[in-house]
Amino acid sequence: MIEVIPILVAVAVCYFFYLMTYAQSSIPRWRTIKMFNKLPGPEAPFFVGAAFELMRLELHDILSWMKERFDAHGGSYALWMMGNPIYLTADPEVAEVILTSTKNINKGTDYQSLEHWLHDGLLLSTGEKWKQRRKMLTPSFHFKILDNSTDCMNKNWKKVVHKFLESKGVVEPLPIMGRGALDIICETAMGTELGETDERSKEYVRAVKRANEVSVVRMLSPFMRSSLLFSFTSMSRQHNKDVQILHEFTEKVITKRREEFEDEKRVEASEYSEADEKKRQVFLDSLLELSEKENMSSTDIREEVDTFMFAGHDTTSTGLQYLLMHLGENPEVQEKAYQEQVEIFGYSDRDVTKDDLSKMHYLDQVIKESMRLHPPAPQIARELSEDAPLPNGLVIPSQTKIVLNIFNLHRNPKYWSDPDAFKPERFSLEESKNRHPYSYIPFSAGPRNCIGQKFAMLEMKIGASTILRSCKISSVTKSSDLKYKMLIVLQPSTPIKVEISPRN
Ligand code: HEM
Repeated sequence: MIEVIPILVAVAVCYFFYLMTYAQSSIPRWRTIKMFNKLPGPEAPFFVGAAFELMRLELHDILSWMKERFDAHGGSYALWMMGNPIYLTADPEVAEVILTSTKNINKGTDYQSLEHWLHDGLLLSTGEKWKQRRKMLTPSFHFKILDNSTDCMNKNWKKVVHKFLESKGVVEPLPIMGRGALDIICETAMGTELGETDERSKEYVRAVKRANEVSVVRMLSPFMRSSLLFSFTSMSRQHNKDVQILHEFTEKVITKRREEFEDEKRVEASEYSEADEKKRQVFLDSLLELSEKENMSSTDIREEVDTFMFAGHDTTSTGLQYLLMHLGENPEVQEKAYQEQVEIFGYSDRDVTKDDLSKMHYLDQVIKESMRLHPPAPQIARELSEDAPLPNGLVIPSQTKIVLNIFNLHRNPKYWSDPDAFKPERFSLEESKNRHPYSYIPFSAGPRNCIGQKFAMLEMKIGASTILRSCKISSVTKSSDLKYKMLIVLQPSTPIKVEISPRN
């Protein structure tokens, strides 16, 4: 009897710990456990699974840890992690089943650590709330914003080029482009221009970076997942300060725009000039309008502003930093992309128009190939609310958490020959024709795909065209030396550097 006591105590401690850590996820039913245990995966102890193994890894070792297991198990595998059944996949066939489902749209507990900051905004919300918000926000975001954003994007990418050239030589492009992308989202979506030396913007960008890191540390560590245990750490205290910085920043943006919005409403319709009308068409105005019609509270508005500000600036600047690295490493690709620009613009530094964009076929391929190798959002997650039958006959039971690793899916050797090589021609019409539609999903796919996809491609193309026409890029960082921090947004462990010289 005495020998059994420590075991019972250990089980009780584990269970208590489990409840504290995963309070928001459902405890797997017996049916789930039985079905899940039939799925192929690496040997690991039941319940605890790979939790302790993962905890010992550095952030930059996680992608290769996953890859080894994808390679060994044909692209997907099942794994327990502290009582959570997790199915990890880099297989387009599985991605198609998961992403096309209109039922399996829940993000699950992996995103829990972003809640303090983004609350129930579009990225994190689920069920009816998400459906209603997505329906409400799609038209206001897509059509109005795209029409009015090219001028602002041109202006801000020219500023970025100016800063690159001023730096004379080797630059770390991310902070400069991150600021450019923040200016673009603030101006186009929120109607707010940030001052050039605005200290709050710098603080905001730094706080976004730290919040991103905290969320992944918490995602991976069973101890840090528990809000209670996390609250005792110094990281939690810094995180609270960061969230305050992030919220104060967006609240200022909202207050400023709300005042202008109220002023504009007071002006008689007949007094509007065309310029006023154009100025009015920003995403935040639509939110403020909707807040009156749909009874949205100020927290409802702020959670969407926080979501769009985060999702809308970090991803595009991160995508562009990898693009510059690839252009620097592949001078023949850079020259071909530059010559396409010369054909469209001559040697002019005029603004990019929508008509110009439709002629940038090669640049489009280069951007796509860069996002294949370096998808800014490297991984997404779901928690199944219904079983997912796979084409190979296996069934992933409801309650399973899906980790869809876009980074490894984009390099899956079954779908991409020479997967680690940078070859933009893969995206020519001819070569793309017979490719599996879910083998390339940087913006995810299906009902919960990226709402800002068109905006992001527009911004990246204008940015790349502006930079290419004025700057020659050589690589300092070698892509083969890169290690990555597996964050919500894919960041290298050490900053990417390129050398910039003027074209003329
Ligand atoms: C290169 C740039 C971008 C990439 C690679 C990207 C990627 C993604 C991905 C993969 C998702 C799905 C996330 C998931 O299922 O968990 C997503 C969702 C989302 N993205 Fe983007 N994104 C980019 C730019 C943008 C921009 C510019 C905006 C807004 C201005 C934006 C707003 C959003 C929002 C609000 C969602 C949540 C959609 C929903 O759940 O209904 N993204 N993005």
